[in-house]
Amino acid sequence: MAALASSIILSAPSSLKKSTLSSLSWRLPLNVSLPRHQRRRASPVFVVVSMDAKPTILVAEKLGEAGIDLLKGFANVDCSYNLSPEELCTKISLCDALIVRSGTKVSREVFESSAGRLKVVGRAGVGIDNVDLAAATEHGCLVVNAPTANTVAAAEHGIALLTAMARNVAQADASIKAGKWQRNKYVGVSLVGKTLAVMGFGKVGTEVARRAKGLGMHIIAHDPYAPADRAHAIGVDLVSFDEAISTADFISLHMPLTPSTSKILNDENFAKMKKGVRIVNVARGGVIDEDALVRALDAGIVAQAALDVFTVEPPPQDSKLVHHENVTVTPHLGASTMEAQEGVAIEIAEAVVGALRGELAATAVNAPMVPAEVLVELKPYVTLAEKLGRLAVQLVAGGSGVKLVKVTYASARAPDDLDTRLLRAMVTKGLIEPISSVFVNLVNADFTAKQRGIRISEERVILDGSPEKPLEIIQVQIANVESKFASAISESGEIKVEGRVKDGVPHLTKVGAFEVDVSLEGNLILCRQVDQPGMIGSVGSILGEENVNVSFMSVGRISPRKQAVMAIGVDEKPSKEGLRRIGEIPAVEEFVFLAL
Ligand SMILES: NC(=O)c1ccc[n+]([C@@H]2O[C@H](COP(=O)([O-])OP(=O)(O)OC[C@H]3O[C@@H](n4cnc5c(N)ncnc54)[C@H](O)[C@@H]3O)[C@@H](O)[C@H]2O)c1
Ligand SMILES: O=C(O)[C@H](O)COP(=O)(O)O
Repeated sequence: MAALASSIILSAPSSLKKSTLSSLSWRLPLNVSLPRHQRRRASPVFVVVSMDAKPTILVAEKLGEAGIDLLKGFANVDCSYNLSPEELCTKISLCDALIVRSGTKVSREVFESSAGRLKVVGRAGVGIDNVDLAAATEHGCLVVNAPTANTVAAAEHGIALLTAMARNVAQADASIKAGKWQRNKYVGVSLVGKTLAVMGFGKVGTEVARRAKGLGMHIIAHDPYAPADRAHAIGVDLVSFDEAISTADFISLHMPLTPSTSKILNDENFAKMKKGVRIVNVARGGVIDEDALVRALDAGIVAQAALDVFTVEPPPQDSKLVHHENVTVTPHLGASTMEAQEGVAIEIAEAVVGALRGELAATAVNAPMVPAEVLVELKPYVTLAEKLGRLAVQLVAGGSGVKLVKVTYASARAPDDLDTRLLRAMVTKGLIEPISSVFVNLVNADFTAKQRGIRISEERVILDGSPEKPLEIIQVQIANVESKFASAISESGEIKVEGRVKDGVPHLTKVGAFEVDVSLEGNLILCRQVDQPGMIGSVGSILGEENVNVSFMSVGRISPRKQAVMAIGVDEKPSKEGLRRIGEIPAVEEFVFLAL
């Protein structure tokens, strides 16, 4: 039997300066099948290995070779292009990850059909409007994109359309190929000195602005979320939506398609524009009401439009917009350069493989980011958070529904220097997984808790002292429940467990009002007894006879010879008979076995 540790009493946080409440959301661990040789590389915090087979990745749209090679080094890769929605739904139940571009609708049906196997959707590009993010999140599926590799290509295409439109390049080309020579018909307009309104001053919008400045244009931009100083730094003024559209000679669209940007250029807003305005769209077709644009073109409000994207792609053969003589079109080519496609393929392949390995994805779309360096620091606290959640919920007596949970973090760090989203997600995982068949990860933790009616609040306690460690204590409390181990109920009536990290190992340091110290590995026996000599020996010898290895043991007591709580870490679960014998030791008042 392992040596018994002596009782260690830790003092509670001595000086509480203030506490602040913060509300939250989350991140990811994955439950994927990894080949045995890859298991060692996977972070134990994030990957729960469930099968021996290599993961399968379905690539549903053409991806650069370098990306495919990268994927093949890790998984079975099924490149099946032009699948019908039904075929996609059939295939998906055999896939751990799916990679698409903008041409595949990843609908709720896809997630439902995957029956929980699909763990990552990789969008080889920026726009994720073709992926049902709510459904992905509800199914615990991480969505990652490749947000940077095609920025320059899209900006260059925007500039190409802008200049081609202003000089009627496409129309003149078609005319000359039709045997005509119409020099007077295709007189263009100059760009220099004209005002360009960049709508959406993100990555592509910024690059378009830079390039258009080089063409001598005056640039204004509208973006409710862009910082003004970033715009000023490149000589661009951020203005209101109305000012942008009403003063511009050219409007270039670079915002995502969201419910608030859908059909943002409509009859009402075309009416506010300068007569003869010219519009470029390399963002998403849906940000323009296309029927309204046809009307504005016919009315001469809009002189010309150059469009790379359409509400429905490909647009209907008889689309009035596409066939309008003042409209230049390309078939969603913004990202289609050799360089961008190679870059996007590598960017998405790395993101998907990383996510399948359980690494945190830097380009996660439906889960918060935790930078790698923060993660390294938080890792033992992440384990602590999950184990405290597991412990707390197993202390709840059957029949009491868990509804109100409070997680308290005591730290000397300032609130904005400690990202607790990951910790909260792991507490949620610990709380829910032992009592359900639901797989909880950072993507769906918030959703799952909400769905089960569990309200999780967070409190920060700011400690005095040096903020070297990210955290001193994590405390989990469950209110309005009965406990199967009455000593776990604190003076204020909640189940309360508290822990801290010591030498990189998570420890349980408090149960109810009792201070203990046991490392959270293996399983745990909590036992309340009358504090008297020989108790450790009595319990220890029963466990020894059962061949149960004790990893850690500590006793916390209120005062000598009164009640004490003994926390015993055990590698194996004692037999029913062994547990019965512990319960029958005369001084033992209550005890509970908890699987961690
Ligand atoms: N045609 C193509 O092949 C192609 C290629 C790349 C990107 N895109 C599209 O271009 C768009 C921009 O891509 P990005 O990489 O620059 O994205 P981004 O996220 O870097 O930038 C989008 C910007 O739009 C802003 N925005 C959000 N709502 C807005 C609103 N209501 N009004 C104004 N601005 C708003 C955001 O604050 C953000 O700054 C996306 O729709 C993307 O899908 C198309
Ligand atoms: O959002 C994007 O990244 C672009 O629209 C590119 O889409 P694509 O990958 O289908 O070319």
